[in-house]
Amino acid sequence: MVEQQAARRVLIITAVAAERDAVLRGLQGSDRFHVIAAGAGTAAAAAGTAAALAAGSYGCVISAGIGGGFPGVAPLGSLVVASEMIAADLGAETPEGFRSAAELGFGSVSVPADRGTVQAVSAALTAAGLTVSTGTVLTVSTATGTAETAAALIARHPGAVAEAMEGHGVAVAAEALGLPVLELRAISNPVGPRDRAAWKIGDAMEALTAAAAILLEVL
Ligand SMILES: O=C(O)c1cccc(C(=O)CC[C@H]2O[C@@H](n3cnc4c(=O)[nH]cnc43)[C@H](O)[C@@H]2O)c1
Repeated sequence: MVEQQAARRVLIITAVAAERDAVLRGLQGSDRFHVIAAGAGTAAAAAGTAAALAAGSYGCVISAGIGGGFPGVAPLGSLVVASEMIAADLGAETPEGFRSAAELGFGSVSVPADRGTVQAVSAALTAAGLTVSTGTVLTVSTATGTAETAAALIARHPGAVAEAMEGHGVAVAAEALGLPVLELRAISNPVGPRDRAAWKIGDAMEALTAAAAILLEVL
């Protein structure tokens, strides 16, 4: 019975408090969900996830927050559910161009999301009338700020729909314990030339709240 309850508990990791609060608004006080703002970047995300998993029992882990959407794939205000989380800038520059840590023989840079949960969450979000894309979400240490970098990323990862800064870190920590992991992003800005004034953070936060309300029903 205790194990059954633990299996239904969901850990959600965001970067900043505003994202955590947007998720909490959608969850309407449910005590099955534990939402933590662990900080920006993969190190903070992985450490925060590992600490939470050491302190409690969960059946599923989600990296959630706002993110950049690749133009033509994930529009502003829409949602993205990752099929895999890739550490897109973990590697080395070489005279022949960027080589990933995997290509250099240092292990995988990708963690797959739990396929069944991705399908169930994507279907439920779509059924609720929300705009959803499913595909690879890239984890980067430096947010893309030029068209050249965006083009290079999409050339290396043709299935990419969005980028953010934490998903791979959360996923590595969850994978270490064999737990299913997801990444959910609400799109605040396009991946490309930086124009901070044009970011639609309010719209993205509203989409994140709407998505969290659906998680409550589907997980
Ligand atoms: O300025 C604000 O009001 C504000 C409110 C909430 C969140 C923020 C953030 O800057 C969150 C940082 C978080 O956002 C992700 N993110 C969003 N867009 C991108 C992107 O184009 N490339 C990479 N990361 C992006 C990322 O996960 C950051 O941790 C500001």
